[in-house]
Amino acid sequence: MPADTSPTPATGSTSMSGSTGTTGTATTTGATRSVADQGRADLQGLATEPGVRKKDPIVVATDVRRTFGGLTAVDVEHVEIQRGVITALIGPNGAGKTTFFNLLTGFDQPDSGSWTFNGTSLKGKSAYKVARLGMVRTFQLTKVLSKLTVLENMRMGATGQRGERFWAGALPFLWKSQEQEITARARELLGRFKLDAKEEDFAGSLSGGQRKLLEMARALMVGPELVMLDEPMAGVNPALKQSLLGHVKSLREEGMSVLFVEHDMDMVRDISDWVIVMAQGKVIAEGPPRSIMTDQRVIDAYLGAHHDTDISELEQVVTAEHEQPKEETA
Ligand SMILES: Nc1ncnc2c1ncn2[C@@H]1O[C@H](COP(=O)(O)OP(=O)(O)OP(=O)(O)O)[C@@H](O)[C@H]1O
Repeated sequence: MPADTSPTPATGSTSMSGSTGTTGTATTTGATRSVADQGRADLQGLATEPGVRKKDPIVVATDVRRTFGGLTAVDVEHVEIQRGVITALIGPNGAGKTTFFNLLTGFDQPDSGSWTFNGTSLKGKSAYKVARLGMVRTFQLTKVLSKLTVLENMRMGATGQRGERFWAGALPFLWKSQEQEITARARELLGRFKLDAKEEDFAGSLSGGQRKLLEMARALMVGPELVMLDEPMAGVNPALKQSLLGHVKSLREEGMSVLFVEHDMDMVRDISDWVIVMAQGKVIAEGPPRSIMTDQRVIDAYLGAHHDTDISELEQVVTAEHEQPKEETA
């Protein structure tokens, strides 16, 4: 990844004392270690228990509950997301993963509970404010605006625009320079995601996979510290999957933290440093991908009553449950 195409650097890390900020590096005693390497090191030797405390969490949630009528969709006692790494959030259908995403990012409010981002409480904060703080998300079904061009969609991703403010509106030179900055940044990101040739196309004309790329690119417009991806692989053809995987990994290498919901176990195994498993609204297990795949609690959650089923069948069950019917070409 050329340095000049990097997104606005992640900042504000409590572990990045002496950080350059621009290269995702953290200076430790005498040596420079990438934020990703530090994050991975922080995960070493952790107990694989639900709610295990992380050395440097970017998100901490406690007693977060959300009910819909009589149904408890989310009932998370405690969970921490480690900074600098890629964390997968998995679980059977209806486990509460998307609802939990919505709660963390201000798209929904819980009945009770507290949660912080970089130590700041997000309680009552709108999705817009959460994004401005550096925590952005994408959606299971992309929310690109079909009737706007690709470039316009990107520009919509920028927040805190001076032109939005009353006082700045009266001073065109201020917002014009910012407009130019935003457009330049949008083009830089479109180039990185290989969508630059399509900047004038309507977003509605893009394939499912390209929309996923556009949504990820748009999320980077705010220079986030934590990127949350809801089923990034859903509806993406195999060729584009590789490209998406590469992009997600590069976010980590640039110092960002990533949390993603996914049913594609290949992706979970390939790129995640840590896996959190939800079932019936609760976190039931956590751990590195290899060990989580053979964790009896996880197998039980996926297989329900069929406790006698062979462990090796877990992936088949997960895959069969979430076969993607809507594959399309890029
Ligand atoms: N707005 C809502 N109104 C009523 N029930 C809801 C609402 N949103 C979610 N639920 C219910 O909450 C539970 C958790 O749903 P959620 O979509 O969070 O699960 P999930 O783990 O993301 O599932 P999937 O993997 O299928 O996307 C489900 O039983 C769902 O039907």
